[in-house]
Amino acid sequence: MEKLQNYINGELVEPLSKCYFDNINPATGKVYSQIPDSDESDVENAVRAAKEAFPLWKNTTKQERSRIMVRIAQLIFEKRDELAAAESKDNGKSLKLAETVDIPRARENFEFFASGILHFASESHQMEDTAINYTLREPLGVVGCISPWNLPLYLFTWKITPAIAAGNCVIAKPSEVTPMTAYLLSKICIEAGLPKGVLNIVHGYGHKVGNAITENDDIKAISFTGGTKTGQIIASKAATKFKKLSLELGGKNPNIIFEDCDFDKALSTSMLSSFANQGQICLCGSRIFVQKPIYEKFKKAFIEKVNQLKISYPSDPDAQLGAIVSKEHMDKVLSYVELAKEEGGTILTGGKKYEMEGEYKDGFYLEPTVIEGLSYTCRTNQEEIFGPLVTITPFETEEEVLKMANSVEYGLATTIWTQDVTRAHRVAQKIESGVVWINCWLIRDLRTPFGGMKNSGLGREGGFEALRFFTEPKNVCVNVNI
Ligand SMILES: NC(=O)C1=CN([C@@H]2O[C@H](COP(=O)(O)OP(=O)(O)OC[C@H]3O[C@@H](n4cnc5c(N)ncnc54)[C@H](O)[C@@H]3O)[C@@H](O)[C@H]2O)C=CC1
Ligand SMILES: O=C(O)/C=C/C=C(\O)C(=O)O
Repeated sequence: MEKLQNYINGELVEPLSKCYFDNINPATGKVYSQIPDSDESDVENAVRAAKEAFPLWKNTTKQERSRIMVRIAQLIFEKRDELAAAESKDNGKSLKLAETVDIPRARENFEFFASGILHFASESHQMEDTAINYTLREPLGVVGCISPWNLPLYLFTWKITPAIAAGNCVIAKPSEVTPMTAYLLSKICIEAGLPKGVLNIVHGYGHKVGNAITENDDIKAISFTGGTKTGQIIASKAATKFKKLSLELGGKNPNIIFEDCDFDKALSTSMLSSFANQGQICLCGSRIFVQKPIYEKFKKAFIEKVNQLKISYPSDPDAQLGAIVSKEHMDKVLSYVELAKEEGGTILTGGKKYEMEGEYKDGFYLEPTVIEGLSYTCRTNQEEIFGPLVTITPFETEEEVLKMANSVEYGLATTIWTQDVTRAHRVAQKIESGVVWINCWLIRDLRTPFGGMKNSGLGREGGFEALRFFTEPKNVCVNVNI
């Protein structure tokens, strides 16, 4: 059985403990590879390599850093079929989604920041005829990137690309649930000639490897995407060491549908915002609010469409929903179905494990689920579920829907459906959310600030925000009056 390896100091190496744990294919429930069970000593080796590489990488021209990143992007493109197949197998997502979204975006992340660093400029402030201030931006040194399992290579590369473009050396940890494409990326980095120690990938559990990254004194910043609880642990540990933090955490996003919306567009996009990637995207609109005059019509049409969704094994070209990432996560989502029933909800469709046959009979499949009749304050409507489960709730007025939408601890993404341009902007201003989509969902311009308010995170990723995060500003004040 294939054993994945860490990527440290430019080489593929075993974990020092020589211990591994199982990697499970969620489509079949079967073990198919072995993941390094790395620990603090592997992280220390990686940090040593990164520290050694840093002076050279920092002084490598941005043009050369950019060229190497473009080579990596090109190799991702050339190996896109292998990468997409690996992502789909590791995560359970449909092969089509991996081919059309995950892997193209990983390539784009490299291309985007390879170009972004060439355009990155910093500020200057003139004080009439007294002085000129200019700001230098220098890489931080060694930084940590910790990523989740839902969009594995997509989010892993979203973090490491601005870091290395800005001249930092990186210790990166992919999720132990989906490590495969990060492993394949380490081979690509070797082939592309990325200098040793610039990127180090240490596989293993969060409480071991993630914790060692968070606690290591030589790691100056942490960029993390994942659950809010894990974000809290990281934030509390990093705070005592004054590390810079960028946290992309959970969401409980409202999808607000006003009566004057383009009905067909709102309906078809709501299918995606509810169930894309089996609902395992932090941007999914898991709370659908529909204005009363069109509530029954929307509900009926939505359920009809949900009932037509094809759940299948990930490599089925017609699959619209694949497998849930793990048994543990599937059980978590199912526990929320039970909770919703206890809280008085009616299951309009779904609510059960989806039974497959043959080699897929032990895989982790769930029916897409729609629930109505719940109070907006109940746990089902307040907690992040992160699966193919949405609630649907009627509302009468703009004020009422804003109150319900803003009632959660999260503030990541909102979608607003209306043809009234004034209302769209007014609601966008009043909603507590880092990202607002009007009459669309998940249109991504990588230059825009991306992240959440409230317990959805800290800081913003994307574009120059990310390059600012991974650099230290130093202001220089020049007296021009002598
Ligand atoms: N993108 C998102 O917003 C995501 C949200 N989630 C939410 O979080 C819930 C829990 O899922 P998990 O897989 O447990 O996510 P998680 O937040 O624990 O995992 C994300 C990453 O953090 C690492 N990690 C875990 N504990 C750590 C620690 N103590 N120190 C440093 N790193 C650590 C993990 O190994 C993984 O690489 C999900 O049910 C979902 O609600 C999960 C994944 C992605
Ligand atoms: O950057 C994007 O386009 C999407 C990001 C998604 C997440 O951060 C997530 O699902 O965790």
